[in-house]
Amino acid sequence: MSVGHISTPTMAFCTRHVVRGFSSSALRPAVIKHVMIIGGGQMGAGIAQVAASTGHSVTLVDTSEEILNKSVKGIEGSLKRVVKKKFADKPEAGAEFIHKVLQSLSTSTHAESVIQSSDLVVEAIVENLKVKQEIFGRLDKLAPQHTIFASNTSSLPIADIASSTSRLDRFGGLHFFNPVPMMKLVEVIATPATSQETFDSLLNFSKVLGKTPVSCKDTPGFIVNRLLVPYMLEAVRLYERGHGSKEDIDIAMKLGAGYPMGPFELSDYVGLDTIKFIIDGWCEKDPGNPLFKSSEMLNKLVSEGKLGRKSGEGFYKYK
Ligand SMILES: CCCCCCCCCCCCC[C@H](O)CC(=O)SCCNC(=O)CCNC(=O)[C@H](O)C(C)(C)COP(=O)(O)OP(=O)(O)OC[C@H]1O[C@@H](n2cnc3c(N)ncnc32)[C@H](O)[C@@H]1OP(=O)(O)O
Ligand SMILES: NC(=O)c1ccc[n+]([C@@H]2O[C@H](COP(=O)([O-])OP(=O)(O)OC[C@H]3O[C@@H](n4cnc5c(N)ncnc54)[C@H](O)[C@@H]3O)[C@@H](O)[C@H]2O)c1
Repeated sequence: MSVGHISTPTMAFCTRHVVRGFSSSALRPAVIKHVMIIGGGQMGAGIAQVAASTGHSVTLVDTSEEILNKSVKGIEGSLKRVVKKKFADKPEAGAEFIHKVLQSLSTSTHAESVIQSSDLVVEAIVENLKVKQEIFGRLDKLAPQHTIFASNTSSLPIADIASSTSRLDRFGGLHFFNPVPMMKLVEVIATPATSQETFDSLLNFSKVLGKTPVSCKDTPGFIVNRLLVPYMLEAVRLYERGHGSKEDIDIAMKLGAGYPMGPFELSDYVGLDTIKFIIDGWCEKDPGNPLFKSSEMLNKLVSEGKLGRKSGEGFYKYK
């Protein structure tokens, strides 16, 4: 399906004299123009929006047209909010901006037919190692030499995901924050095998998106989640012990610590299914660590299909 016009794919750089995807004459980072985003959920749609808004040609991939239609509707809604501020006094320029962004965005349910023209693949699908490995392993066989692969995983080791491919030097992490159009940070993650050129390309790409990148090692939780997850888990344990209501804990952290959302509001915003994937994964890797012990309350909500804002109910109700 095409949302807008798909421009003719141009290679980011000449394939002649290419060593590991980089020009041998000068080992410089690749220019990223054509981006494939896999996963049209909260994160993938946000990344696609920001990439299309900053001069990239973007294809958003998901498993069904229905999901992709919903993603595009969400992007249109978010663009309207952005334009309301950015073009407050120039509504026509705002409408033109939205039109141009949507022209740069296409959707597809078939990643294989898009990969040939992709300089960068950003994966933002379900937080499951096997599923991520399967998709990257399949695309690796079809992708051009120069194509860089990146995962937006919250909690999985980038090296484990990359191990399903033969391009360990052209594989890194790009960890965006939710909501992507508003959050300025991107964690750029290098594994021991990520080449300097790949890392520089990912740093540069993040800057072109208007974000502030920070460099991270491929360690559990990178920087933000290594600090955020224990805080959030401690909040749910405090609540489970009956030492504070979720409402009071949220108010306390907003008014006492200056956070824009309390831990329960933020959990509902992130998605309780994603959070459960994160905790279960860490618990499996480090079963003796009390820090990552699973939460009965969280497990119950997920088993009832209460996944937070996206399902209409989580810790709170949204209907
Ligand atoms: C307790 C349970 C325990 C369980 C254990 C948990 C462990 C695991 C947790 C780890 C999860 C990791 C997830 C991931 O890897 C990392 C993350 O992404 S963490 C999440 C980071 N994000 C945040 O912390 C968000 C914090 N919230 C905010 O910054 C703000 O609340 C908000 C989202 C920007 C919204 O602001 P509000 O003021 O609340 O609401 P408004 O609706 O008024 O919006 C303000 C302003 O922003 C514009 N806006 C908001 N969203 C969008 C959007 N999507 N697109 C475009 N514009 C948007 C809006 O228009 C407003 O503009 P204005 O009117 O002010 O001009
Ligand atoms: N939610 C957050 O706050 C947040 C923040 C940063 C990073 N992340 C990470 O980003 C990733 C996505 O999270 P999300 O919140 O956007 O999830 P989500 O559930 O909103 O979206 C995931 C999307 O991936 C699609 N998908 C699943 N398998 C697929 C496949 N094989 N091919 C194509 N599409 C597929 C699903 O249909 C869905 O639309 C996860 O790895 C998560 O850990 C999430």
